[in-house]
Amino acid sequence: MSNHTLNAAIIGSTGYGGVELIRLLASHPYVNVTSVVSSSSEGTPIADGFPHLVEIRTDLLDGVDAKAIRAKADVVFLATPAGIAAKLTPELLEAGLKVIDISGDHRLKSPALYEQWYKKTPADEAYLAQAVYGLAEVYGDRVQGVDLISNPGCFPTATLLGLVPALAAGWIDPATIIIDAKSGVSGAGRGASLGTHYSELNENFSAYKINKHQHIPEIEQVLTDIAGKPVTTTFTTHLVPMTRGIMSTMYASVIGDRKDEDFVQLYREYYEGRKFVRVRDTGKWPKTKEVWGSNYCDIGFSVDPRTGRVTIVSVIDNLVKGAAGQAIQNLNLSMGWDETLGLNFVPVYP
Ligand SMILES: NC(=O)C1=CN([C@@H]2O[C@H](COP(=O)(O)OP(=O)(O)OC[C@H]3O[C@@H](n4cnc5c(N)ncnc54)[C@H](OP(=O)(O)O)[C@@H]3O)[C@@H](O)[C@H]2O)C=CC1
Ligand SMILES: CC(=O)N[C@@H](CCC(=O)OP(=O)(O)O)C(=O)O
Repeated sequence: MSNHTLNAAIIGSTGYGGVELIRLLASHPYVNVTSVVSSSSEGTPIADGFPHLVEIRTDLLDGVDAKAIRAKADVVFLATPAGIAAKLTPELLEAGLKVIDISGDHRLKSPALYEQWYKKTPADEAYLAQAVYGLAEVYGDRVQGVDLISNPGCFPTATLLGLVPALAAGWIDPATIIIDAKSGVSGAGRGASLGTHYSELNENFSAYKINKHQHIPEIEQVLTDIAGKPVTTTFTTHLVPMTRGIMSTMYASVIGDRKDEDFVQLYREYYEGRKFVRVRDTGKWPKTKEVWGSNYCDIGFSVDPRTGRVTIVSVIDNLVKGAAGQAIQNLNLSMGWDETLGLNFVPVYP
């Protein structure tokens, strides 16, 4: 157990994930953000672009230079677009930094799968093997002391926390799982695009990347690990005209005679002692606003005796539990600290 203070750098600090890391780490008792890094705005004050940080951060953005970052920091968060972490990680590790990658670059163990789904050059296989996938409530015990942590995707976090306990217990048939997921627009990052500008998004509701979403292999990788046999699934994402939040609604055939209350009990036992997963009482389903701005994942169930299927509803804030919050939770676990440090936020409501 180590309680010393850590200095942290954030590459991609001018994006939504990076700025959320700045917000959350400002309340962490053991972590100081000593370097905010930008590939395009080096030398300018970060508060120029983010006036909500005026007088909170008075520093200038640093450039992307592993040795210079190491001179200021012990740990670096990579909140960069796909393809960047794969390139930067070797030199950051070489410089002696602990690396927490929020992008998808180190999540898939197979480089061929990464290339197929992300259409980018994969990380070197040695780094993919070294990276520990930090789905905190499932694999958190593997993260302690690790130097390269791969933070799960936002949709996989909501989805897998909703499916893993039932799958691990053999209560659902993996071949029947269907996942219907919705995200707020901040999930697409800060860069403007046709699909995310106001008049395209407002009063609209659309499905996207059907059967082509890069989170499909990530979800299947974990379901396969938990089931102990290959699992494929249907996963459809939708864009909702709201800023934050993910809801993942999952359907599967139930094995055995199980009622709502059995699922509630099973999940409460699986997540016992883990503050950030809240299992709702029977007949109560979570809404995205009930986790907004927090690191919680809230889950509810309904078993339909007519169809023999269970419906599981799981919600997170994509920028917190789906990105920056879980990354900090993983840093806490990796340091042997209480996993809740710096993350004790009550959801913002209404
Ligand atoms: N938004 C979300 O809800 C989630 C996002 N993620 C993942 O986290 C990562 C960051 O996402 P998000 O913050 O939304 O994205 P943004 O597009 O908002 O930000 C990405 C940042 O990366 C920086 N960047 C771009 N190119 C480079 C480069 N070559 N070298 C270093 N930095 C670069 C940019 O800043 P600058 O030009 O200043 O360098 C930019 O601000 C992505 O991989 C995303 O898929 C994961 C989970 C959830
Ligand atoms: C709304 C929206 O567009 N969301 C993004 C989430 C991207 C993401 O989180 O990217 P990685 O996990 O792959 O790093 C998407 O669906 O692609």
